[in-house]
Amino acid sequence: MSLEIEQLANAIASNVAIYKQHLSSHGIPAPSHSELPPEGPITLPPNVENARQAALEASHELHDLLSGSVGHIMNAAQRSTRIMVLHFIHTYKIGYNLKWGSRTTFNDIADLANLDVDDTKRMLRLAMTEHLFTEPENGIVMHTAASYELARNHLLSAWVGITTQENWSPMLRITEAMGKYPGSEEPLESAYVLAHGVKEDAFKVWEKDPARITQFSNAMAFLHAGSGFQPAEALSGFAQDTGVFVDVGGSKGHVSIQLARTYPKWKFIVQDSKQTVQLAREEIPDDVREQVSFQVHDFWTEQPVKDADVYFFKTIFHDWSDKYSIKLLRALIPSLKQGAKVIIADVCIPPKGAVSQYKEQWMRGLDIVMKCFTNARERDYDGWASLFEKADARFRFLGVRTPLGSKASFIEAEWNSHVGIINGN
Ligand SMILES: C[S@@+](CC[C@H](N)C(=O)[O-])C[C@H]1O[C@@H](n2cnc3c(N)ncnc32)[C@H](O)[C@@H]1O
Repeated sequence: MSLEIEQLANAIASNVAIYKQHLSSHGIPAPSHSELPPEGPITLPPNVENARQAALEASHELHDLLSGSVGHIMNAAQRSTRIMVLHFIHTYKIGYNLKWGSRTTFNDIADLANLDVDDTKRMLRLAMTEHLFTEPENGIVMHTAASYELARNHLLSAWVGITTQENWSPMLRITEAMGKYPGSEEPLESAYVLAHGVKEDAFKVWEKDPARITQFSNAMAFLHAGSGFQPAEALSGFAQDTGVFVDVGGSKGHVSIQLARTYPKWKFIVQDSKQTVQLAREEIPDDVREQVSFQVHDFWTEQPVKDADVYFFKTIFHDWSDKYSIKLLRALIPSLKQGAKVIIADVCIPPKGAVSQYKEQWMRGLDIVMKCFTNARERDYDGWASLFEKADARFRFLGVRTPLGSKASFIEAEWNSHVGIINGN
């Protein structure tokens, strides 16, 4: 066992050295809680990114081993305090107006948020143990890199809002929901519905609440930006330089907008609900106005764009169980021309043991978050193949490709309207 922890420690040291060497040789400051964080993500060459990931994985494993079995369980149970402080900071927008390097006090923070000063101090001193805010002198509060990032980055803040306000309380009800509705595929039997006491799925609830739909679409834009997902890859297999691309449930069009810049002769139609389309039309950048249009469409109903080359769904199917995902695919059928492609961008869970537990934890977490949300799921290769097979024999499953560095895979199928004729049925 001690050899094991020594090996982990050595792996951390050697991989951190590779990472640090890259930063120093490119004049990039080493990560720090007390330095102003860079505006955008730092792009690392693959070998350096692999070293960073290896160090993270080894330090995660080392931490768990050093904690011991009892300590490990106690740490896990204690982890909910992290989400609690984020909920508090996000709800009261603590520090959102505090500039980098400026000082404030617990009193001022409490006054601004109409909170009790002792409650505020206790919660923020807990947050400080997570490197959110610092107290350089007794009673004085300043930003750390992380608390400042949350304050300045409204897309990150929206994602924290979704996590803490929408997804957290269902996590407390999922055990109950699984007991009450075993194996359910129904959104209205989800932990989300139990926790929020609603009578419709979350999308319908948010659609009637502008603040929540704005928060959700911003959170989607945040996840998109940080996922390593390269929209250009969606069309990389196409020889043709022109075509029609329908981005179903495409939110404010962040994928289509980027694609339009790479493929200037393609047309992009982004479909979503009324509120989201309204927001999208207000924000569309001038340079792609001619190429990217928005359309209100309920994806449970027949697809209105006929004969497109691609029907694209990014993180749509993981919102729905198989029963509803099959319905989504079937709604396309009346509009599909021979050879039309269905391209899904979503997680494809690798076989057990194919990736580190650290990476697997992220995907498994997402899988259960989706279960909490609408009784939906993340899928593995076979799960994706069988979805197309069950929807209609004329969908020819083409497989899954995962671009380097991307959390999402491309899951593709082609429409072959001749299948029934060839088989004589
Ligand atoms: C998880 S988000 C994915 C957004 C975007 N494709 C992305 O990856 O960032 C799901 C999207 O589906 C949209 N949506 C939900 N129900 C819908 C419906 N019945 N018809 C059309 N869009 C819907 C939501 O508004 C939201 O934009």
